[in-house]
Amino acid sequence: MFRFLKQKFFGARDATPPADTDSRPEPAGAATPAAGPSAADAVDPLGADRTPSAASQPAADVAPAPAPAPAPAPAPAPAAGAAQPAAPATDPAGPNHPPSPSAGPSEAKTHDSAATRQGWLGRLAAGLRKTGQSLTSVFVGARIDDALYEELETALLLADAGTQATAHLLQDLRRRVKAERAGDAQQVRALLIDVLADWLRPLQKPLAVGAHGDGPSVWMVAGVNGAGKTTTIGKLTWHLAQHGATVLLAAADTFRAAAREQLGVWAQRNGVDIVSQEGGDPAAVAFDAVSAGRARGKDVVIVDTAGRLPTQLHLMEELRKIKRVVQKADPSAPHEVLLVIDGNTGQNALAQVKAFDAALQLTGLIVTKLDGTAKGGVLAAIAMWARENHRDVPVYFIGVGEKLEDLQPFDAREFATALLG
Ligand SMILES: Nc1nc2c(ncn2[C@@H]2O[C@H](COP(=O)(O)OP(=O)(O)OP(=O)(O)O)[C@@H](O)[C@H]2O)c(=O)[nH]1
Repeated sequence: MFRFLKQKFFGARDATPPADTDSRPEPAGAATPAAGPSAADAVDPLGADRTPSAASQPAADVAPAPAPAPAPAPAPAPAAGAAQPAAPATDPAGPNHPPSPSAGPSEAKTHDSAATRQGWLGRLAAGLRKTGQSLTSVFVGARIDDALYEELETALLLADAGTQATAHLLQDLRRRVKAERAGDAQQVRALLIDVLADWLRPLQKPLAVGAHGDGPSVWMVAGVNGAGKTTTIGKLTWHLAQHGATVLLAAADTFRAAAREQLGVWAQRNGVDIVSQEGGDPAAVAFDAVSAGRARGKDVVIVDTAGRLPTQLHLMEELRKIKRVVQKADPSAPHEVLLVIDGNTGQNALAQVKAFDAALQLTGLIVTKLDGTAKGGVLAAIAMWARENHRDVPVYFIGVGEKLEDLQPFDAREFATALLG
């Protein structure tokens, strides 16, 4: 799931824990969030170690807050104006969000078990069914002839794989069919799984934690409105906590109270710190969060930003500013600039990748809502774009539902098999 490179993760456990293990130590905060945050991960009372006035300064380029005290206040009594919400009754992912991040220790322990993994593959296949159906139906009772390839071409284009990627995929498929002397349509289908898996493999990469010295890994998360940014951050936080990593969240959407509250709920449920500020400069919040993350020795700082369209130029400039200011707090940060895209939007998602990459130089993608869409082929189009433009922008995670376990690392072969298997 993640690639852990910090010294603290070595020894007792493998630096890169295998996905299918339940032998890892119990995470400090995540297993018992209902019992309240641990001292080390106490929910930030927002203001206990930062100065709101400093944070809210409309700084031209940087809003340096006083260095946060290394230890968080033991009793997080919410300060006036603090954005830390009291545990609200609503689920951060909406009323239909079945699992609770307050899942108990037993659920945490078994999360990555083989059975759970198997469950994920089932959900992946179910989630991708709409995209897969039109592709697999081509093979039913078909003969291996030009008509088959033409139908496949149509199905791939309808799945938003894009013209260039479709051409590459079919060319490779024809070559393999010939080389393997495939005799029936089901063999061709199996070969298409290989072709697609190979095509998508450059997008597959684990998300690293602790690759940059002693400070936290700083991840900045961007995307259009409603793509699933905050929910994804909540799920990532939960997964990180399951692996024993400490997290600090930054609610850099300073304008929408609901967005801050939503992130606050995830922070509270996962027992992690959050830096939040009503109004003011999002870049200042990000600066404070990175500073606090360093001072408190966190493993990961995740900066949630407000949704925006690439055509809203002033908001895109705001994102660039957040990135610049984060760099002032830690010259090596942000270590990841992640774009969350809604898989439902097909080719539009590709357009978002291009626009956000031009503005921010993305380092990775998270593709949500691949469930219930017929446009999951867009990953092939993204692979084409990355290849053509020599951009190393992996798809770190994909989401096929609203449950916590519906967000999982992208695996090219798993994806191709789920789609066409
Ligand atoms: N079906 C499905 N829904 C998802 C998935 N990921 C997120 N969602 C839902 O998408 C909706 C929007 O998610 P948010 O996390 O609020 O999106 P956001 O990008 O933070 O939104 P803004 O803050 O408005 O920009 C929520 O209802 C999520 O539960 C997914 O993989 N599948």
